[in-house]
Amino acid sequence: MKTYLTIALQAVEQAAKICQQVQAQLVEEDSLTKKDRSPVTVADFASQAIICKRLKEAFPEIDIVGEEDAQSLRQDENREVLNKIGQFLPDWSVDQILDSIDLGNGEPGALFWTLDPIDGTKGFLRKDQYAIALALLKDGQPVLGVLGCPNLPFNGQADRGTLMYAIKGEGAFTLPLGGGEAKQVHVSDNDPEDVVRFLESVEAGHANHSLQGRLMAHFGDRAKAVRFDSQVKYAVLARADADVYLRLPNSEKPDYREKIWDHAAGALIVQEAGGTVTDMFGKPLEFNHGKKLMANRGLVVTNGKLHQKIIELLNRG
Ligand SMILES: Nc1ncnc2c1ncn2[C@@H]1O[C@H](COP(=O)(O)OS(=O)(=O)O)[C@@H](OP(=O)(O)O)[C@H]1O
Ligand SMILES: [Mg+2]
Repeated sequence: MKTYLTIALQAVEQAAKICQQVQAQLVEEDSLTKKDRSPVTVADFASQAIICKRLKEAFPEIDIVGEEDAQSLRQDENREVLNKIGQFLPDWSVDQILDSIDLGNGEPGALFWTLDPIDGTKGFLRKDQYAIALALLKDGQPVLGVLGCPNLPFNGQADRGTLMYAIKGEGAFTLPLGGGEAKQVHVSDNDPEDVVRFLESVEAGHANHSLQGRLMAHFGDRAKAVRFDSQVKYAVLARADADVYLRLPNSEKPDYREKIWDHAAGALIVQEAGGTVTDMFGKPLEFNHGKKLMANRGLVVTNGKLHQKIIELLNRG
């Protein structure tokens, strides 16, 4: 598993660097007001290309299930986007870029990678939180997870991003993006009688803020809520900076099912840090139903001590 980890960390680090460069150069005020999504598109594709190329060089036999594919980029009208990607991957040919992105067109099987090249696209555009999320799944369970969080300060140092990783059965660890010593992380020790720090999505459409607010109200003044984009929420909880992450289904999108790449890495990291991850009914996540968590609805992620209480509050009828 150590070889998988080394390559996965290198790949995510490399992708994070490119994402930072794209964010610094392309996400300008005018593109934001024009609602131009091209910066995030450029970074998304470049990130997937880099990670897929690295993984396939090292592990040619393992499929990669990535969020993106190059189909739209192959059309002439998107030539400009492709050229922009090329600016950030200067030694790559156009075909190399397209083919590397499409290495992520694999299918879930007994052993496969799943990749979200930029999770939290809205956060990326706001120059706020986003994550590069990579997980290895074996027999329907994440066994290795890496989260690159370029805008999440490491140890309070605003100029350093955060990397987190976990191997099943071996704990969860953090180190600064760009290198440094890895330190084990543990979830908080807070119980239902303490202050409870809740995490939820920034985007109202990705969760049910009103239901989550009602649940938090049960804890009165002891409830503190923070909104973060992306799987950064899992990283924050794993390092004990929060106690509960709620992701209840949005009532306007009752048929939405969570994507595996949005949760595999983060869920393993929280579990290995001592926390608990289930759906809103207390059922463990099942990663063996293709690209979506078809057997689960909503998510409840806690430090463990708060889990039963939250599930009870949600399901008391
Ligand atoms: N309806 C609905 N319900 C739940 N989740 C959804 C929904 N729609 C989208 N998505 C996925 O949410 C991913 C973004 O993560 P977050 O919601 O945690 O962050 S944020 O609210 O966007 O800030 C986002 O991932 P990215 O597309 O990689 O950013 C989506 O896969
Ligand atoms: Mg995502």
